[in-house]
Amino acid sequence: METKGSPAVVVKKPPLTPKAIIHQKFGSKACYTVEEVQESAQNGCPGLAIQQKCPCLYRCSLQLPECSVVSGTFKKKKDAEQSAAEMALEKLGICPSTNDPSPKELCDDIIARVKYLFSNEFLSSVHPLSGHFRAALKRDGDLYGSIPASVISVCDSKLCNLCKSLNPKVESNPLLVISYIMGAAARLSGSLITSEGHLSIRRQNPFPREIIESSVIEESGSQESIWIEAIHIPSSLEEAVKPLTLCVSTTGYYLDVIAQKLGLTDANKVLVSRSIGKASSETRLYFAAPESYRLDLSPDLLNVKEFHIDGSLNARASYFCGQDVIGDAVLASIGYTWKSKDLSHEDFSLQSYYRMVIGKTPYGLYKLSRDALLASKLPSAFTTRTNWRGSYPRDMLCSLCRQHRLDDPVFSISSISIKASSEPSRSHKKLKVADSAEKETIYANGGGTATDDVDPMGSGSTFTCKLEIFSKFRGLIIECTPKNPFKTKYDSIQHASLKVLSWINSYFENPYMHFEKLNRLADAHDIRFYPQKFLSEFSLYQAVHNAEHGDTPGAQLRKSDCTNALHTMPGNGDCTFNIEGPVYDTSASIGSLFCVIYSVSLVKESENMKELLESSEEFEFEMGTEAVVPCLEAIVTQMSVGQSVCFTMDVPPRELILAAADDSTRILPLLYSKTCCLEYTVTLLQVTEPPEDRMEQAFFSPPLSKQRMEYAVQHIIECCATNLVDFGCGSGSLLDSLLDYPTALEKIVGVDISHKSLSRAAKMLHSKLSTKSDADASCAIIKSAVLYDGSITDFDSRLHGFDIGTCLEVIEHMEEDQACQFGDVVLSSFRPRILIVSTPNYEFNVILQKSNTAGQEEDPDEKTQTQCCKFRNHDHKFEWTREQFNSWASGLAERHNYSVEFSGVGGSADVEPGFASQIAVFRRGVLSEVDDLRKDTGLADHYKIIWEWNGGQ
Ligand SMILES: C[S@@+](CC[C@H](N)C(=O)[O-])C[C@H]1O[C@@H](n2cnc3c(N)ncnc32)[C@H](O)[C@@H]1O
Ligand SMILES: [Mg+2]
Repeated sequence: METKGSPAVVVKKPPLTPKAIIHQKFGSKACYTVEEVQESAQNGCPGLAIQQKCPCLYRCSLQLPECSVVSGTFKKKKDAEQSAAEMALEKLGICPSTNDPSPKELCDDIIARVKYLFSNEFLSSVHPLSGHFRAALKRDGDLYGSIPASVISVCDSKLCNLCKSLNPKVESNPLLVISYIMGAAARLSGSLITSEGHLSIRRQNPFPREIIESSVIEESGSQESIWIEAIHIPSSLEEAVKPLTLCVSTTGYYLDVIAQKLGLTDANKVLVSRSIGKASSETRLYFAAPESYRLDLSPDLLNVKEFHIDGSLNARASYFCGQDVIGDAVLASIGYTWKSKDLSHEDFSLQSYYRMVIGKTPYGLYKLSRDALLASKLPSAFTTRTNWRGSYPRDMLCSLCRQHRLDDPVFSISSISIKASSEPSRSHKKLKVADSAEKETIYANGGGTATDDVDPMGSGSTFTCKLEIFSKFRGLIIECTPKNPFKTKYDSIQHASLKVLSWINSYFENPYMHFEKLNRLADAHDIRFYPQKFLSEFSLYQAVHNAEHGDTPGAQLRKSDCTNALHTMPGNGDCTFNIEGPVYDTSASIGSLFCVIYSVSLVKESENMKELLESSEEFEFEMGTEAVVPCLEAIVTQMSVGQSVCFTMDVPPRELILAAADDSTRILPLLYSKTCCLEYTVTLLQVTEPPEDRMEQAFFSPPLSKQRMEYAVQHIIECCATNLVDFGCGSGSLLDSLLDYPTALEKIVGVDISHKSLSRAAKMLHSKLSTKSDADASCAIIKSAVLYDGSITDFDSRLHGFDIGTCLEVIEHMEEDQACQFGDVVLSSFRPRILIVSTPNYEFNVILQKSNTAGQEEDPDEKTQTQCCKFRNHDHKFEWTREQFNSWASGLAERHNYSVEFSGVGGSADVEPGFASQIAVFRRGVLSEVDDLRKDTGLADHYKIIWEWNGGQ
């Protein structure tokens, strides 16, 4: 059944890339050289006088025996390489689509490959398979020199790919390759022997002695056996997964040892799965080929039939490798590699097994990336790149798809130009979608990275991201189309990824959830899915889940469980912490980063047993995103830095504990007892307040910055200003917003010392002014816009006598004496008719940082609470109280013949502690002679024009 009648999308197998075709044709004879190229930046902002750092570009030259080509320049190395390969194909007249070999040619290639693998030449090569050939020479009797076909099928990717081209079903049934190999060997009956009833092949004539001697590796001297930890996964879900030890002697073949653990006499009846985990991993599942396993040993490869192995499916093992595993299985990390002739091996512990189990779920991926039982299963919100801890949602989603053998997710980004409606009132401004949205598709690793955003400057565009997940065979299975727009591509991708992860997570947490509920949740996450396809991709998890949870029903975290169990830490004099009932008001610290030391133990109080599971010296999380176990957010907001607390919680799903525990043998008996719980000991180390803008956004609606801008607009309209200078304009957010209001402004100017901010301002203004239509009567008709690089403590006569000057949230970024200097220069020399200056009201910090002040060390001296507050931003050199600001502004006004009025935004003048942003509005007194003298003398032009716009000319 498909949801909402949407047609299934059939995914066509992607054609070979140009590089892959070149590789097929020329192999190692194709030589790619990639060089970095610096090109002059195309910043889309004509006239910008600031040197732009441009991203590094790459050019690739490709050398082939018959020709050589050089690509154009690309942002990514791989694109340059593909382009060079494409140019070479064109030059050589090779048309990719007609390049497919015929089935007959493929059969011949398969036979030739098998022949080569059994050649003298191959024996001495370093190849994951040649080690098996050398080891097989240590086998006794009939087994001497005999190679299990399943080993060939998994160790030689070239052969695998040939079989895949001949029959795409190999992808879903990798063991089918064995039939092709056995068939090819049968065709080579003059030189190879295939043994009846066994899935093995050996040479008719043994390898010549000198070849054997030259191929063997120098034994390291020690004849000791290797002991390797592995895992036994019984087919029956009733039986527990257990560790086992493989003892491989230096004179034996490791696969024979595994065979014995599976109750077989030798490795020729063992089937081997594809590798699990990382591409380079040698972790595989080994299981017995069922007795019923009958191969069609037809030497006619074109007629090899698909076979099915009957027997009881090992759900857990099949879930890991994504192919049918029958009967008991051994999971081990052992094999030969491309790197050396030695056998490579690694212990595979029960902990590794459980890390693999949870690593296939969104909550597990997140937990593993944070390596902490304290981390939540998956945060509910992605706020900012700087505050997110652990793997990013997009990376987790890509990893999840790979784990489940799905295609990488496809992200389609739409950029939308947005402008606010033009009344300067405080009413809600509706987002208006201007003309058609631009679209772009990004494949999993192909963009939207932190540095790849198209519009980090805020040129007025926002982005939405559609996310699609395709299965390798079944087409589209999940589609997520969040409506809310984001400022950057990156954010839109991370948000969409987190939505999909959260939804899949709800399935993983409750795979028996009623379909209706899963569907409702999908709706809530802006997701459409294809239930049958989805379930066929993920349903094996039900069995694994069942096996792990069967005897701990409801072993999930419940909010109510933890607050009741909260108690003070015994024997810790410092800790007088207590909570009466659940308190979940964390809003005061939303966006803050909390850093804690913690340890988690598994305890059984009745028997005084306690096993430490994990501990960490430093663990950081963002408040308000549910990034940690539910009650911790509530608890830490009520703690002071340096305080400790101890609380207990129900045991989470067993696999999480086993994935965390180094030594499962000690904790297993505890874990199976119903009365144990998790005990957390947490010490609060540090609290870092959220950045100023986020704090303002969280507290004020509309955000304070917007309120400041609207305050300025009101004055601009009231005084009918035709020109404006914004002192310390930053990235031009005020200048940008002004353009959307019906003011009389004709000329706007910005001054700043930050080149980075000025570049952003230039790009944003350029894009906005060049697309603005004069016919739009609701907006200002700007004739001139200029950006200057200069310090506002210096005078520039070109900016003398403007109608209005603004200086919003700038002075506190200068040293106090400079702020005073600015005050004098602006009122004595620039002399705007009106000057608006805003700066934070320090007294208001106590409200913004309400919870965080508790996080600071209490000073028993008679310091007031206000004095304990930190500045709102680490870049602030000072923050003034109302009294300090009034005194500065009144003195200034008096000295320079201005009047001054005080006001503000955020909060109220009449309610303590006043406005959040305090504002002084200076008005010039009667013009004096000095004013005329200052006018455009050109003698004091300290500023450099960075960018200029004159009515589009
Ligand atoms: C917090 S930002 C405010 C930007 C802008 N006014 C706004 O409200 O969005 C402070 C700005 O002041 C600028 N600034 C600091 N000292 C300055 C100086 N002496 N001259 C010019 N700009 C300065 C900084 O470069 C920065 O862009
Ligand atoms: Mg500031």
